[in-house]
Amino acid sequence: MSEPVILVEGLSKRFGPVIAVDELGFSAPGGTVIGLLGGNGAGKTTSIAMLLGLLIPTSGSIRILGEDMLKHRYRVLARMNFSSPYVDLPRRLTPRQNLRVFATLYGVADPTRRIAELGEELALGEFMDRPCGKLSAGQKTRVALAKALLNRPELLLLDEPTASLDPDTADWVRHYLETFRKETGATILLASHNMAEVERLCSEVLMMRRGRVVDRGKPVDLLRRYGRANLEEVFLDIARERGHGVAAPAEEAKPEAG
Ligand SMILES: Nc1ncnc2c1ncn2[C@@H]1O[C@H](COP(=O)(O)OP(=O)(O)OP(=O)(O)O)[C@@H](O)[C@H]1O
Repeated sequence: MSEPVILVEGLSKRFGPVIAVDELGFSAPGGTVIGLLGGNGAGKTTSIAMLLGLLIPTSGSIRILGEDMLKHRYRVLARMNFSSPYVDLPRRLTPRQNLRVFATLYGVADPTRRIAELGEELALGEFMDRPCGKLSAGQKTRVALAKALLNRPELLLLDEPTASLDPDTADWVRHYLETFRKETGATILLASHNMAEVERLCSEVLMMRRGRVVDRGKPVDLLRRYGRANLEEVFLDIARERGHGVAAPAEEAKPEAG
């Protein structure tokens, strides 16, 4: 069997006394969508930053697309990409100019055509030539997504991809991501606070609390195990430490239907 696209083992990050990520381990086979869920400060963004090589782990290993990220990240960076609402694109440049700069950095063939393609697919037309600093939060999110797709990445790391989007646009972006994954076979790691989004897109979910993975599984299995109707309720059970980890309190109280 081929190596998973992401293979993380014993990954930890300390900031002084704070253990932001504590012994994280998971693998993502090609073409899957892995969801990273957790409350504020659970360690999601820190995990993504380590996967991108932006933060050096305190300990642990990360293999991406078969390469050791701590030793050879430049071999794979061109095959991956990310978007995050916490990373602003240069404010004075327009989306078109920003996308051109990143297309050059990623060595995209025929950048004019690729930018026009993404501009159309993500409906950026109206603000393509307005400085990024003047865009609304939702418009910036769409430009960030276009940047993330420029190089047709095999691995896409998305930190809150639908933050600040209105429900209609968010739904449209989810559909777009689903189509992108199906068409390209890309692997996606998604950190989100939106449970419906995670339930819809993810093949596996890692529930994080205070840097640790406290439960994991397919959305449908988590729902069954916690005896809940949706992931939001599972998340609240975990966040409030009701039956976290391997225990399945709701299942004991409420026998499985059918
Ligand atoms: N540079 C830093 N220095 C000190 N502590 C940090 C630093 N970066 C993150 N932390 C701490 O590490 C923990 C994990 O933060 P992180 O941003 O990864 O959480 P998160 O799950 O992405 O949260 P949110 O959902 O609020 O974005 C938090 O307690 C945070 O305060």
